[in-house]
Amino acid sequence: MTTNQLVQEIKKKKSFLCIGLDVDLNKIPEHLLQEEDPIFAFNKAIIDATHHLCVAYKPNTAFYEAYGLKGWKSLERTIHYLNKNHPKIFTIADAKRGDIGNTSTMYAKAFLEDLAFDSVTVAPYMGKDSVEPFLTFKDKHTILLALTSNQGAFDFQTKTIDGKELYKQVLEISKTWENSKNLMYVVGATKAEFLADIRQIIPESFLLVPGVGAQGGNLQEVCKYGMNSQIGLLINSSRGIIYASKEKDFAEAAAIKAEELQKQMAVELDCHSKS
Ligand SMILES: O=c1ccn([C@@H]2O[C@H](COP(=O)(O)O)[C@@H](O)[C@H]2O)c(=O)[nH]1
Repeated sequence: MTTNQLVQEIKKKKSFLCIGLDVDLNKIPEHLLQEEDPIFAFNKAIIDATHHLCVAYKPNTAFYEAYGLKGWKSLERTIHYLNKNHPKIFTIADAKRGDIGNTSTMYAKAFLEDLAFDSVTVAPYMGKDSVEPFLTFKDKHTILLALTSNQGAFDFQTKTIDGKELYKQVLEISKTWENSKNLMYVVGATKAEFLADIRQIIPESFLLVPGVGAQGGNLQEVCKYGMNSQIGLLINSSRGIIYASKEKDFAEAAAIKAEELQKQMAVELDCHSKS
């Protein structure tokens, strides 16, 4: 999917919501555990109930890898279901990969070719040659961790090295890499006060912003400092949506939570178009 197509979908749906599909078998309704593939059954019900309210889905691969081969099969079924039934929805494999170039090429093939996600999250720590293999795929996107939502982001990412914070160096240096037009960046919603500085460095890029909902990030603050002329934001909520209920009504309850966020986003988009 191209960035332009993503922007069109955001405008059409009045939403820049990304729903995180982080399926934990201990948290899903008990009746689903009788299904042959409980994870896929859960995801399918959530997708069927929420696809009109969001523009992206983000399975975090840890929640699938934790269940071995069965989990990987559930991930494969989920992405196939999305690509077949909702090809205009942007898909993110939140896998946080990155290794020496030769190995990164294989990670990129796994997520962007074999599973056919639109994008994959990548850690920048190993540098240019570990990220560039992901950037070679046409109309696919590499979402680089810039400033993450967790407390540990202050351990390294905000430390000043050679007169500049590390996360700013990640943003600046990554812009010089080959095919950098295929880059997006992760910035935590809990770090909204950093967004004005971030937008000085990468005014045009899309940001994946996790941390609204369970982690307490504020949607309005993120929009105030992070929105650009092409919207430029995908705001993710996982637990706050998919675990709204553990009963038979779980999918409807998820849709209600998703709609609450979508309505706030519609207001932000409306204000933005008038400004
Ligand atoms: O900085 C980051 C990067 C990734 N994540 C991931 O996003 C979701 C957030 O889930 P919630 O349940 O809405 O808190 C999850 O998959 C994280 O691993 C992040 O939170 N922060």
